[in-house]
Amino acid sequence: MQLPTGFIEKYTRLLGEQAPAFFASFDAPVQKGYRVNPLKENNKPATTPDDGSVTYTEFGHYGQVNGHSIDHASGMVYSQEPSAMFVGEVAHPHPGEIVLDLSAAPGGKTTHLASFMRQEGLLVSNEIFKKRAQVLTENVERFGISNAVVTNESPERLAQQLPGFFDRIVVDAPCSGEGMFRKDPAAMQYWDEDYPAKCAALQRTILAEAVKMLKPDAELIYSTCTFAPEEDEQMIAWLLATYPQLELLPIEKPVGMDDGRPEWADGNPELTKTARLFPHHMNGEGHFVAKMRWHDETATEQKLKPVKTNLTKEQIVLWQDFANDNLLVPMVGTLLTFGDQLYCVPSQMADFGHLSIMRPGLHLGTYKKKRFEPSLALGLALQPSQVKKTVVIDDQQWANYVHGDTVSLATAPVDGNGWYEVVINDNGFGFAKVVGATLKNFYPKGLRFLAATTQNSNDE
Ligand SMILES: C[S@@+](CC[C@H](N)C(=O)[O-])C[C@H]1O[C@@H](n2cnc3c(N)ncnc32)[C@H](O)[C@@H]1O
Repeated sequence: MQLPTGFIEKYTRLLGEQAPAFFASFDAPVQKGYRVNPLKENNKPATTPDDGSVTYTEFGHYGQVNGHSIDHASGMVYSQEPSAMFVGEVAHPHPGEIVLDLSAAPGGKTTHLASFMRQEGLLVSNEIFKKRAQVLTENVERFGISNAVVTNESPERLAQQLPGFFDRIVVDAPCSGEGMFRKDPAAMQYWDEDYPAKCAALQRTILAEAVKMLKPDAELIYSTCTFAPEEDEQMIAWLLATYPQLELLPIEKPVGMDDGRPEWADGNPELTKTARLFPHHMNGEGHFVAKMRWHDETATEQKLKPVKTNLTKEQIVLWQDFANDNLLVPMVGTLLTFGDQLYCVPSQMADFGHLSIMRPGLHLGTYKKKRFEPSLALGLALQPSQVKKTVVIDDQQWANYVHGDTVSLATAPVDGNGWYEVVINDNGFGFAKVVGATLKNFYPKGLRFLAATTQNSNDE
């Protein structure tokens, strides 16, 4: 790979005798990986190859995900390059916490954080760019996360609305992306000698907002996918100098992972507590991670207004009828409609105020005149053991279903006509209506695709 000359000069100077191995790693094959989804009743992939476990997170595997496979479409796996998995592992939230993923799209860290939270507590996943926030929402839905709110905000506006609100904040910062050069050589076109300093200036503005949202004793996790000291050790040195309330916490590092380099910043030996993942030392593209605690004795925990339900009596009855007929578990949270869409907002969420919300919580469904129609998201979040009626489909029927076709069942289900959770490989795949021995298609039009096994596929 033809690396920029300035990049070669810089890392020759910084890495010394390690530099040739570092540069050689850019010509090695890209290391693909994925995490399995512990929120799903079955998290044993059917077709995704397992080329070994990523030892530093219980969910991580090497191997390539097929975007049109059942494993992927049912949210059982999430494609993520292995070194990025260390960020979620360091963050490691506990069930019940209030967590913010401040720059979350497309959702790698968010889905990992949700894996640890086990649907308990609140995860606010924010993305500043709308199109990316839409992709984030789709990934949150496919992963079956019920306790996430997706916002489309600037860090500044979020900090105005939710000061002192979070137990844990992850800032996976926009960066110069030097760790992406191997995976995406086009990323090199943005790079010049000044680019890391420009990115660092943006990162400082984001972090200055992030700290406003920390509760006393909360943790801040900062990460980048770049090797640039300006955005890594120097950013942590700046944080520690600017905010004496921040304590840098040690990160336990598996074999092959490097300590941060104090000599690349202000020489503070504390910086060895941060972690560097280099592609010539580990299987992965490269990352930097730091973890800090916010000690602010003067701060008092903010009490923010809760979200209030706004359903009409008729809407409550329609939802309850559906829930009584179909669900074996209660939906915990505040029921809220946006237009004719019904959501279950996680209980700990504060009033949305003027925030731009992409997903107020778990999408339960749509009110259509005097009917309620359950959503794909609900059927992806609920496990087959949590619903009363399921219809199990095979691989070919699934291929027809995601293509948008009506599916013929071998026999009519004994529970008769009505809503059923569609089940493939022991996981929920939305809800659909059964009429006789026919499964009507409720897979959203915008998501439909041609799977490899579709009968009318031209591929032989
Ligand atoms: C490294 S990516 C995040 C990757 C994501 N955490 C994941 O694991 O899938 C950085 C994100 O920061 C967003 N971003 C760009 N400018 C920003 C800003 N000024 N404030 C907050 N986020 C920003 C980008 O759109 C991008 O989605």
